[in-house]
Amino acid sequence: MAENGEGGSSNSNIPFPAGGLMDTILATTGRVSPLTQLLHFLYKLLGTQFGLDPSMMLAVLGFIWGAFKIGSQVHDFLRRIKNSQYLMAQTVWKSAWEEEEELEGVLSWTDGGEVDGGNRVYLNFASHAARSSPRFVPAMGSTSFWHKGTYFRVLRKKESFVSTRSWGGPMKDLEEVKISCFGRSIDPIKQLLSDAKALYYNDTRQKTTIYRPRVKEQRRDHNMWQQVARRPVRPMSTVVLDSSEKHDILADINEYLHPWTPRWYASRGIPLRRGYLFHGPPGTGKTSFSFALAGVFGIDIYVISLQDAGVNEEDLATLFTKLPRRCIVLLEDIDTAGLRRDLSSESENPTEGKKDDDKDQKDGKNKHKSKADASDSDSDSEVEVKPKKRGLRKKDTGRKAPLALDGISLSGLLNAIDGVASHEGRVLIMTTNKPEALDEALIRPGRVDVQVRFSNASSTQAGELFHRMYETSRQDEPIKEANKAMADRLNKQPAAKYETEELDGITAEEMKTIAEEFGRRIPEGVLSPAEIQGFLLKRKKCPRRALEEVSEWVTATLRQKEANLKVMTVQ
Ligand SMILES: Nc1ncnc2c1ncn2[C@@H]1O[C@H](COP(=O)(O)OP(=O)(O)OP(=O)(O)O)[C@@H](O)[C@H]1O
Repeated sequence: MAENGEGGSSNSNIPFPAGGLMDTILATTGRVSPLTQLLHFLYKLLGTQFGLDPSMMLAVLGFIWGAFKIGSQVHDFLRRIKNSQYLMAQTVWKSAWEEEEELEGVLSWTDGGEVDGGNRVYLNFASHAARSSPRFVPAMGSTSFWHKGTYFRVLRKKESFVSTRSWGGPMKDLEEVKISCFGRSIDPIKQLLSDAKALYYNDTRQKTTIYRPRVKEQRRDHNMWQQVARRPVRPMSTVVLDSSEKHDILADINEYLHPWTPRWYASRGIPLRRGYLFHGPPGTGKTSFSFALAGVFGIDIYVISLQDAGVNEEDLATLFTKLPRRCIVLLEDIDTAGLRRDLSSESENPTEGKKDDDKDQKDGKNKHKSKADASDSDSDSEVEVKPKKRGLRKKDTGRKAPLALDGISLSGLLNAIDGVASHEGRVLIMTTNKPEALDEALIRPGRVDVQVRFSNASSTQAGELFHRMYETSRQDEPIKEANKAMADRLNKQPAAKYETEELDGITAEEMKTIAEEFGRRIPEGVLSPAEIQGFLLKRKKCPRRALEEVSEWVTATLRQKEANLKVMTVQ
């Protein structure tokens, strides 16, 4: 009787026993779902009316679908390989420190139109760029490459958009890079990124990266700073400074940068900041020491000059918020002469700044400002600006549109340094040639914790500078050798003036003695290390000649200083 039931009668009409299981499934599920009932009906129709095996058909359809999928993937793969041939070739402008490795093959020489009767040769860089090997970078669009056995696809996209903050403002570019690879795991991509990072840091480990504020038109919220250079680390030993002072500063910064320090500060409610003031005459090593510190601690350096026309108060505050966790911020030439006085928003005449001074006097931060400004007595005006660098701009008050000076006020600077916006953990170094012109508010403890005085060279320091100059030159003999070899090949003389004078004719002991004697001939604390370095650089391969000529140079330089002359008679 069962055969006469619903399921049984249907089964007897299907000529393909292979469909039994399918039939049972469809019949069972069909009771609950109308869709499956429809499928069941079609299934039976195909079998009974057209004599086709539905299971076979499913298998064939599945096969066609699979073949199509594989075909499209192979096509995609081949297209990527084809695309990966599209590269962008760039002539790379390398920094002075980067090009050294490949110089050998690309140097060319000239006799300078036979300046010396064609006897000497000079470097010529006219075809330097053309000869140096280009760098290939992925073109915009999609490119592919293999890395450690995995095939990666990179999609580079650049979009230009108008800045929403300033309607009608300049177009900005946003670049997007998408990296993909075959498979479900993202591990190969992680590995690729970590390899790229390792390579990058391997390259930068011995270098100090210098950032400056990006030019206004190219700034974006997340991109206020621009990398301007990556220099080889300046060894601390090359900065001549009292060694105990050097070590005190190093120890102080070391403690401040220690991972435990934030907790110590936090538990005492002290903001995690450390400020240094480097003051002293020009050319005494304030900047050099800051760079050497960045090298010692392996951190980047962010340089801001208050004289920079492209940085206003608002920018300054934002720049401070965009600093990394650990870095050195170098605020150059911080003397108050570079700061403007605040103007009343109602003032239409910049010379009416007096009103604001009164207001500023009430502000604790600014109470010493007028004193500091007064120290710069050159200007009668109440308003301090660097006219060439900073101009007048209209304030967006809408109503009267009064004029305000586009500069940085002392309070603006203080807000940036210790406002909420200020990034905690950075080392702030301010430098100045005129510490006496500084506002007390700017250098009070908490903003400036350590003051370091840089002085003109002592005799001992002059001796050290001398020794360092020539000892290092001796280690640089390969450069001289390469120069000589090239000139020999061309059967000419190298152009360097005193190339023939041999440094290796002087023993280490003798060099020390000459250096000490040189130091004795330099008067105490009168000449800056930069001046002495300049003198030595002109005799950089002839220590004996430097010793012979130093007394005459010192006399001439002192005379020139006394007469306040800018032109040197003896160099
Ligand atoms: N103490 C020093 N030790 C070694 N080199 C020095 C020292 N002081 C100056 N120099 C050399 O003199 C040049 C100028 O130095 P630097 O820029 O550091 O001086 P500065 O004090 O920052 O000057 P400024 O106040 O004009 O900015 C550099 O090339 C540097 O190598």
